[in-house]
Amino acid sequence: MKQTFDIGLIGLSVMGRSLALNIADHGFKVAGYNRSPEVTEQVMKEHPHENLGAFYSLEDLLAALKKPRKIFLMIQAGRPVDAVIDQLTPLLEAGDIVMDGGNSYFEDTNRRFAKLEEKGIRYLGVGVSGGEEGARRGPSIMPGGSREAYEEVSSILESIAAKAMNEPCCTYIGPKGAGHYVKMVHNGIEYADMQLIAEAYLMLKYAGGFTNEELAATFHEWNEGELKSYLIEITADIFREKDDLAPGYLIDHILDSAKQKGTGRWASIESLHQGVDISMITAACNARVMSNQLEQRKAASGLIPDTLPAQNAENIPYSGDKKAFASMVRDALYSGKIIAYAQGFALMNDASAQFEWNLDLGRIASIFRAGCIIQAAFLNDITEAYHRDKGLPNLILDEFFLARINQNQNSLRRVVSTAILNGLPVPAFANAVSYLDEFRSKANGANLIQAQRDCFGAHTFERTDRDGAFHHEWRESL
Ligand SMILES: NC(=O)C1=CN([C@@H]2O[C@H](COP(=O)(O)OP(=O)(O)OC[C@H]3O[C@@H](n4cnc5c(N)ncnc54)[C@H](OP(=O)(O)O)[C@@H]3O)[C@@H](O)[C@H]2O)C=CC1
Ligand SMILES: O=C(CO)[C@H](O)[C@H](O)COP(=O)(O)O
Repeated sequence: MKQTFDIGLIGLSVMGRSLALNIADHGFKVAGYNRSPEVTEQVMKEHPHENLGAFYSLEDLLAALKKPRKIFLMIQAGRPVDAVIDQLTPLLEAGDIVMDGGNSYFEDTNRRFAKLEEKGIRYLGVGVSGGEEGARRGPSIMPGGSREAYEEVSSILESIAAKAMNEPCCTYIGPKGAGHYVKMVHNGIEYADMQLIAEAYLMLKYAGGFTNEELAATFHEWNEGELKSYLIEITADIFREKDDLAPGYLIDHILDSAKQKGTGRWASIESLHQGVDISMITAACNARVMSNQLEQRKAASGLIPDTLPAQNAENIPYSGDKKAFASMVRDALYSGKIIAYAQGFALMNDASAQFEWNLDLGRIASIFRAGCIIQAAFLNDITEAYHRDKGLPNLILDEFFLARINQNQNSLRRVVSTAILNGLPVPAFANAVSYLDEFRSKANGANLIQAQRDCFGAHTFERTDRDGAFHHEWRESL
C-alpha cells in the first residue's frame, strides 16, 4: 500500500470525526479508523471528503501513513487508551508519534509517555477543548510530551487550531503529561465559571424575579462588555430556547442535577496533593455532587425553611430596581470569575515549579482566548498580566485585576450576603469571598491552630518575634 496519508485518526465519534474533517479541510490527508466499523461507514457516508480515507484495520491504517507515522487518538479516556496503545505498539516503529487528544488523566499520560519512550516511540498528550463545534472549526489545543515530536506535528495542529489575533490557539505546553494537566485545569476553571453563571442565574431568577426573556436580555447585555465569553453567550441563548416537548421554555423542564465526567474533580484532588487552594473549583464539583442528591434535597426542602419568617422583611433583596440588581450581580460575577481564574492559574504556576515543567502561563492564557469552552475577552487581560510579570504568583496581584477586584468586591459581598439571607445556594460566590478574605486578611486564625497543635501534639510553632521552632508546656501553669 502507498504511504500517502499525513496522519491517522483513531476514534471517529463526535470529537474525532470533527477533528478529522478539520484536518482534512486544511489540506492534510487523514486516514480514519474507528473500532466499530459502522461508525466509520457512517462518517464516510455523511461527511465524504477528498482528504479523508476510511480504514477498517489498524494494520491497514498504519501501512497507509507516511513515515514517521503520526497517529491521533480521539477515544474515550482511561482504559481504552491503554488498550489501543497496546494494539498499536507492535505495529509501530521507533520515531513514530502517537498523540492522545482525549481528556486523559495527566498521570496516565506521564506513564504512557515513559512506556513508549522505552521503545523510541514519541508520545504527546494533547488537551483539546471546544466541543464538537470547536473540533470542527478550530479548537484550543494543549500539546505536551516530546518537544521534538511537537515540532513535527505543529504544522497540522497549529493550522487546525482556533486563531486569536492571528495567533494559533495551540502551543507546546511542556514535558510528559503537561498538556493534559493544563487541559485538566482548563476544565476545572470551566466548572467554576459555569457554577458562577448558574449562581448568578439563581440570584436573578429567585431573588430578583427575572423572567427567562429578562435573563436572556441581561446575559446578552453582559456579553457586550467585560464578561464577554463563550459561556455567557450560550447562556443568554439558552434562556430563549422554547421547549419542543412541553409548553414554555426548555430551561424550566431540565432536571436540576448536573453530571460530570471527572476532569474538574481531578483538578480539585490534584490541588490538595499540591497544596494549592482552588476552593471555587472544588465548590463547583461539590455543587454538582449535591445537585445529584435529588431525593434528600426534596425531603430537606420540606423540613428546613429557607429563611426564618420573622426575618423575611429584612431579607427583601432589592428595592425593585432590576437594572441596579443586575448590575450588582454582574460585578459580583466578574469578581468571582477573576478569583476562579486566579485559582486555576495559581495551580498551574505551582505545578510548573513542582514538576519542573517551565509552563509559560502567559502563552497558556493566550491559547485559551479562542476555540475553547472558557474562551473569554478577559483572557486578553490575563495574557497581558503575565506579559507584565512572567513570574506573577497570583493574578489578583496584577495591577489590572487588583483594580477590578477593589472596584467590585462590594458587589460580591452584597450578592453573597443577599443569597445567604434568602437561602439561595451560592457556593462558588461564597468561596470567592472567603478566598479573597483569606488572601488579603492580616489575621487568619492560624496562630490558634498552631497553638492547639502544639498543645495536643507538641508539633511546635514559629513565633512572630524570633526565628526557630518553639514548644510550650501548655496548661502547666493554669
Ligand atoms: N465531547 C466533547 O465535547 C469533548 C470530548 N473530549 C474528549 O475527547 C475524547 C473523545 O470524545 P467523544 O468524541 O465525545 O467520544 P467518547 O468519549 O464518547 O468516546 C467514543 C470513542 O471512543 C472509542 N472507544 C471507546 N472504547 C474503545 C476501545 N476500548 N478501543 C477503541 N476505541 C474505543 C469509541 O469507539 P466505538 O465507536 O467503537 O465505541 C468511539 O470512537 C474523550 O476523551 C473526551 O473526554 C475532549 C473535549 C471535548
Ligand atoms: O473537555 C471538555 C471541554 O473542554 C468537555 O466538554 C468537558 O469534559 C465536559 O466535562 P464534564 O462532562 O465533566 O462537565
